[in-house]
Amino acid sequence: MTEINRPIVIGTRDSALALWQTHWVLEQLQARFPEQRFEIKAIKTKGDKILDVALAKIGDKGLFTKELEVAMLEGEVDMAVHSLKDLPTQLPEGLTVGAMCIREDYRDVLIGRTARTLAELKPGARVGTASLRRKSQIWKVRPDLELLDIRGNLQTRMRKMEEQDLDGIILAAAGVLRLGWADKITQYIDEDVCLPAVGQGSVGIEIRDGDEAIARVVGALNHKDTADCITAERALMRTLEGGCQVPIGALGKLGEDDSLTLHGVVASLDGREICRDQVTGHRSEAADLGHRLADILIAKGAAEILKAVRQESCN
Ligand SMILES: NCc1[nH]cc(CCC(=O)O)c1CC(=O)O
Repeated sequence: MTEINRPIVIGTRDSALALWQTHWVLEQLQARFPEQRFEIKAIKTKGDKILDVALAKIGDKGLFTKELEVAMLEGEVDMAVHSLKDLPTQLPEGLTVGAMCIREDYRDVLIGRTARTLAELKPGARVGTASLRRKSQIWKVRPDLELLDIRGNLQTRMRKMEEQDLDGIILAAAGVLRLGWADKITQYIDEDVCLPAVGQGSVGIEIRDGDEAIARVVGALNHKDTADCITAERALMRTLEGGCQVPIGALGKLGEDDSLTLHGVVASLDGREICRDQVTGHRSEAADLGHRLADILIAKGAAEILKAVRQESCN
């Protein structure tokens, strides 16, 4: 079946991970629409060009998505493939999420050089990680570790680990597995220790709002279980952020009788305070669960953390 009488253009960043994910999307779409022609167009984004500044300092909101979004609004590409966790909760006017694809392993992993697990790292070991979310949660179990900012795409981070002689780095399992580096992983970090980023492990496809033909094609890749969980996670994030960057971890998990449990954590900017809780409800009220958990976290102490975050990073 040919859906559209021209090639559909799939937009992507040009990092190895983005290209892997985009080729995966292309294969999945081609299998469902064998007669339709698809093309890939790779675009360099600001996030790919700035490699040396700690992400927390420049703020990563939209850093990896903006150029692609402009290309979509100008009709140069028909969709943009992202790691869903890099896609802001508030999209520019005229754009929407067309699919949340089936989730890969959502956990963070340790790639250890001098030890295999967090517990086995020597006192004061130096470990690379790019996110406050990871730092604050890891400090909770290993306050002695020296957690260093390490930026760049996955290849760059692996190289920096060697160059800077770090004891290990923490990355998302999904990216490492997609690049075929499963054998480098020395520990899958349990979600009880470290909640992942909102949307971690899922590929999100952004499309033009109101482009019905593209929405039908892309919608074929939406994975309902993944989408319900991540809808709850994104609602939590959107409520807590109020438009600025906050270190948040979240994980939605489906249970019996269509229940959905949403776990969430908010961390202070110095990473030394965290606030964590969970709510359970019916999966059909995923967004509402996100709002409820936000209220609970705020009542538990997240309000103080958020106030400080807004003073420092939101303007
Ligand atoms: N922030 C960069 C980024 N965006 C998506 C992934 C991995 C894939 C995923 O989490 O879905 C990564 C690398 C990492 O955090 O280790």
